[in-house]
Amino acid sequence: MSETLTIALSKGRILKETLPLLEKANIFPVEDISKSRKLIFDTNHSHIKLVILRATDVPTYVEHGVADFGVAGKDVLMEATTKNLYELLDLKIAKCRLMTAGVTGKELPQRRLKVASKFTKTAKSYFAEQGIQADVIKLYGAMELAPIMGLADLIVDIVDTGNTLKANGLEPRDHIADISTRLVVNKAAYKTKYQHIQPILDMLSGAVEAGE
Ligand SMILES: Nc1ncnc2c1ncn2[C@@H]1O[C@H](COP(=O)(O)OP(=O)(O)OP(=O)(O)O)[C@@H](O)[C@H]1O
Ligand SMILES: O=P(O)(O)OC[C@H]1O[C@H](OP(=O)(O)OP(=O)(O)O)[C@H](O)[C@@H]1O
Repeated sequence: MSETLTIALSKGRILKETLPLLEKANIFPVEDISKSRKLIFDTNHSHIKLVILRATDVPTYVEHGVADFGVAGKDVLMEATTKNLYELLDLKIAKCRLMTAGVTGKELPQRRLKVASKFTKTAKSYFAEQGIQADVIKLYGAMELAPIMGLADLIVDIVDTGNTLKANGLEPRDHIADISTRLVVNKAAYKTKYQHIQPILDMLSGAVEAGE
């Protein structure tokens, strides 16, 4: 098999959970990713390469076809404006929820709401769907601070155990979406490299099922 296939992986929490899944699918990087400053890795399959990216960049690399596959959280995919992707498989890792949250016990004001989030596109469409007037403020991290400091009435953020919210005097309010990590593929590559893509998809589906 000569055609190279590149899989773009999200670094951080998702990477830690993706590598064991790839191993179950018999795909191993030839060196220890956690001990290397490199961003591109060969694997035990000469035609499969892994690239390690900031999660938000994964859809871009796949959309442009420089990576054939991408592994990214549903939160990141919902927020991306990229097209030309098929979401092929739920990898069922890094599970969490996207929720609104506010100061514990504090009622919302009777005016247009201020909402802070890293997920501005998703937040805007959620409040629009609910028919709630809201201005959405873009933040890049530490969203829990926004309601405490009076920057926003609500945040839209990832919740898993709820510990981060609790530790900051916040409570979860409305559920927006269940989040897990997904495998996406470039639409054109799916057609032109189907024969090479399908076996990888089968290996990964098997690994996901084995983990259930
Ligand atoms: N507490 C959590 N439990 C489970 N999954 C989570 C949790 N927090 C985030 N995730 C999932 O993991 C993804 C990446 O999380 P991680 O914390 O590694 O990156 P980040 O620090 O948010 O990313 P970046 O630094 O690129 O902004 C999220 O997009 C989401 O899909
Ligand atoms: O409900 P919990 O179990 O507390 O998890 C939720 C927290 O997890 C994530 O942060 P993470 O630990 O990845 O830190 P970061 O976003 O600052 O990188 C997310 O941004 C929340 O703050």
